[in-house]
Amino acid sequence: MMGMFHHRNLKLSSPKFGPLSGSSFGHSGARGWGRGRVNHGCSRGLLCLVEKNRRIKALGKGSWMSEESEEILQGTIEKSKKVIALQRELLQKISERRKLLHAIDSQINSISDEHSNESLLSTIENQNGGTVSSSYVQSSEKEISNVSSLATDRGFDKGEEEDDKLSLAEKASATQYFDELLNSNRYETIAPDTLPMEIPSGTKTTSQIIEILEGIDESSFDEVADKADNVESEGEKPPPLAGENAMNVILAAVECAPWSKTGGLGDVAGSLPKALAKRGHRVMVVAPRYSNYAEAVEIGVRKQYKVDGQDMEVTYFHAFIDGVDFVFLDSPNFRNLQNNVYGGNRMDILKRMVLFCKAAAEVPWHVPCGGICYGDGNLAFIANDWHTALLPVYLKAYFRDNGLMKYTRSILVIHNIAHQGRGPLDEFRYTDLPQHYIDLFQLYDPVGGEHLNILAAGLKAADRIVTVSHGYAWEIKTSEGGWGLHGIINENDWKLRGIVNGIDTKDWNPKFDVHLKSDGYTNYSVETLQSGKRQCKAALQKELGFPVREDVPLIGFIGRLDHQKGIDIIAEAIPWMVGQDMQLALLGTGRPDLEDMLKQIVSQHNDKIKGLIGFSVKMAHRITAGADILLMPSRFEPCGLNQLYAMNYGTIPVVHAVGGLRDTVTPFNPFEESGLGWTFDSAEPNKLVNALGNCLMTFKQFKQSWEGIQRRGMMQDLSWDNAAQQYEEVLVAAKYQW
Ligand SMILES: Nc1ncnc2c1ncn2[C@@H]1O[C@H](COP(=O)(O)OP(=O)(O)O[C@H]2O[C@H](CO)[C@@H](O)[C@H](O)[C@H]2O)[C@@H](O)[C@H]1O
Repeated sequence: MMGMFHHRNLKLSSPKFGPLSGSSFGHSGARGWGRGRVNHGCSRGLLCLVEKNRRIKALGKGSWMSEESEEILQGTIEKSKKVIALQRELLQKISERRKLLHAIDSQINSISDEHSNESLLSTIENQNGGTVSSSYVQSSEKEISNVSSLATDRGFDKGEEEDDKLSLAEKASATQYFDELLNSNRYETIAPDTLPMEIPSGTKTTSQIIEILEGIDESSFDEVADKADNVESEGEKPPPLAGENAMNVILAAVECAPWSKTGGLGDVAGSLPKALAKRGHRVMVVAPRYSNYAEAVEIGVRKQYKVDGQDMEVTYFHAFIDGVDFVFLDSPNFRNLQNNVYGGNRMDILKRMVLFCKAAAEVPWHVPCGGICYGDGNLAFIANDWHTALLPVYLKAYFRDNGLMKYTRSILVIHNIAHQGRGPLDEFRYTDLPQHYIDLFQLYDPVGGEHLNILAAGLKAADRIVTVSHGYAWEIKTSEGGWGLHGIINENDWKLRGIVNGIDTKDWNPKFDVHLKSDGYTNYSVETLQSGKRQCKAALQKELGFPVREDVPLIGFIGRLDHQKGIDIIAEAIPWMVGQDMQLALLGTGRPDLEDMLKQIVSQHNDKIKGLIGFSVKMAHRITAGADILLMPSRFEPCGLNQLYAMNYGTIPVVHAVGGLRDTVTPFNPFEESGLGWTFDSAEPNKLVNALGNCLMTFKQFKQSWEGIQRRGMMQDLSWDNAAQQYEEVLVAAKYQW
């Protein structure tokens, strides 16, 4: 194990340089809309255009229409599209604010439940000058201070008079946001004074404009706003609020679902921030922009960073979704890597990471979100894996060492310590750091010899380290699990914490899963588990070309095809498996030799085994829903998300008890009717066979026990709320650490 220092799609321990990337860095270009100037020659700006358009429409698009009118119409439509985008963003913000108010309300309600409705209401009403019930203040001072500090932070306050201020503040901030966008050079032809300044009436006015131009009526916008509310109303209880612990948080990652994803890192970057935002933190995700993302709008800021002596320009795109600012960094270095995030040779990758980390470190100063930059006070970065491990180092070397960003903290999350960004020492020069910083990077071990280790430097420079389960936090301190970094991990044990990942309960929820809405699949919940799962299983069997049989156990595997995930262990167990009455569906992509192995297995046992080589989010969801059992014989697994998804879908995991798999899958105990799946204690085919054998027997002979395991799995709270609270504790610990 120690000999294999793999990196995602590259081995930095190898002295050989890989082939040149071959990526053309083709310029995908900025969005076309909003760039062309329309010379409408009218001081009334957009309304004038609307008026013209209305006239044109009224007369019909006859042959009388001049080229100029055509051009104006086109320009108008382009403008209106921008307004729609802005409108959507505003509605989203309004809806988020509403949710936050709702959360504050529920917190107030829960306090009042404990301390009698009357006393709390009078307490809150009296905060504008009346007498405060002293008994209440004494008994629940903390809760009140939490609620009020958050309310103030967000521009909300209590009392009727203050409510007025709130809406003014809200309106002002929305107006400012609108102004900010409209005044940027992308909107130079729209006069700001023609745009809505008040949220409710503004919504109407703009809706009317849009209605004329696009045939979209106002209800569509209400729909957008309601949609976000619905998610909450469909049974999701808002988590407790961070209150006085609310911080500005910037999570930097090189993949972020749904825009870019090769594995679990993408899932975490796409969902943890939303859970932190739900608690009241101001949260941004920074990720590279690998292709055009429909939701993200260019904000018009340009910055240059030196990479290997060359100036590289970075532009910024922004989207506000589910309470989170998603900021995508655009540069020729990142373009066209949508399906090859870790593609290119070692130098290409290193340069990309240097550029990304340099730019990400300055995002809080350069990128106004909702009109206001995050700033560097009360701020913490969350970096992820070796790709962003330079971020804590840059924060220290460029800023903190020079008396800047003194109140900014960094947390480095280890999703997989096997990937470290190793290379020859002379590559240090690409990092653009003062020479004495080489000490952080320099590492010797018997396998890699003297080398440059980016993850090692990040671990030393970060204020806190998190890894994605308790089990893995222990394992990385051992020589077997630390992949050469166990010494550094042990030295920094005081700042290490294990936090088990959560899951996105919107995307990975059998009740709402969009991939189960067609082709014979169906959404289901714990109440409709048996019928729903039966239908999904039949649909999956049909889609994969298996005989449609309810009584045969359908086993799934989803994962990267590499040493970690143990697909070769499954391969060794195949002779036994095909002797059973079972069906096996394998989905994965990765190492070419393992892909070939998978193809061979499938061709030999096509009646019982189907294999899908490639990356398909849809099929990952469908296998998770349609299979009875999910197999995860991972040699090591920092957390593992697939077993969590499986349990949420009533699919029973059979896993090697390691890392996060051991933390999350408690073994089935038939005497107590407890547990969530089957585990085996070492990554060997005979152990897998033993555990899977017991599982298959239970499936066939003990239906009640089976259903019990399914239900227990589905009824767990696997959401990010728990994890977000623990991340918050780490953020706060970092904040007060000097
Ligand atoms: N071929 C395919 N097609 C479609 N989807 C596919 C796929 N192969 C994998 N996936 C998806 O990618 C994700 C994989 O997540 P994991 O947590 O299992 O693994 P990964 O090893 O990438 O992540 C690392 O980081 C995460 C996050 O911290 C840790 O849980 C984990 O232990 C650690 O190794 C899942 O959403 C899965 O459905």
